Amino acid sequence: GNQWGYGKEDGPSIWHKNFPVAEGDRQSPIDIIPKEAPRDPNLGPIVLNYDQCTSLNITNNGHSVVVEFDDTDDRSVIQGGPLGNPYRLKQFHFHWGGKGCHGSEHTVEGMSYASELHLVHWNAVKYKSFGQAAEAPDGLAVLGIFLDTGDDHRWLHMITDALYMVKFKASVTDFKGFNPKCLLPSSLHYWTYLGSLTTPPLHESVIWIVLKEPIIVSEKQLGKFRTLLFSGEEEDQRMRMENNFRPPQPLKGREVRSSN
Ligand SMILES: COc1cccc(N2C=Cc3cc(S(N)(=O)=O)sc3S2(=O)=O)c1
Ligand SMILES: [Zn+2]
Repeated sequence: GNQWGYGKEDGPSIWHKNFPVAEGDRQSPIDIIPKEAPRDPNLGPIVLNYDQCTSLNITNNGHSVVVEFDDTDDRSVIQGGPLGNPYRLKQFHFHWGGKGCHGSEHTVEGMSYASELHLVHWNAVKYKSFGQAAEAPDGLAVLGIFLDTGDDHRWLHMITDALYMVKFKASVTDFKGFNPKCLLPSSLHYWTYLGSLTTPPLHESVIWIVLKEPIIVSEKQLGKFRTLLFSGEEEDQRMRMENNFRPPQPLKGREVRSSN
């Protein structure tokens, strides 16, 4: 497919050449301005049922590190909040910066966090496949969680300890029994708005739910993400995987709402 990346030659500022929707009306990420995101009393709490979740593997797809789930039934779903149906967990992945520079995708009043975790879910009630849902305006629900730096996160080591196995693009290894509930902050208060995938194909198919409270991870844990490579084992150019984030996109009149 179309080669894209985060460098000068293939990065976010030129994605529109192969993916014209990059200049669309509901692109993500965005800069969230809390005082311009009114509380909506109709927005109930989001409910996460991850207890029966079945992680399958962890892979380096050349853009991020991804943990994939068995989505053949409704074992792990997100529902409530702005969602009209339960959405099935498909995968989660991260975006991060370089040493000492921040790498979240959404920003809050211009402030970016060190990293951002995305839990990707799809509307299996309305659509027959993930691929079909990924192209529908209400097909996906992505839960965004900010990562800030501080003490070690007590469970993140389960992921960072596996990263050496997926150093190169297209590497994959078993990763069973991981429950992403351990990566949630204490509060599920959120902002929500209609947006898109933040990487090509940039489909405008995402109901975004961004948690207000970050989780805390250590610089050391984040540093392990930077030992991953964008490049494959056979490529001679070794390119460290870092700064794999898209900058905020124009709001174009969209409303951002806040949970109670
Ligand atoms: C046919 O559509 C497909 C098929 C297979 C995978 C994808 N995806 C590509 C990018 C992408 C970016 C996401 S982010 N950073 O906004 O959370 S989530 C996501 S994806 O849906 O996994 C789309
Ligand atoms: Zn993402």
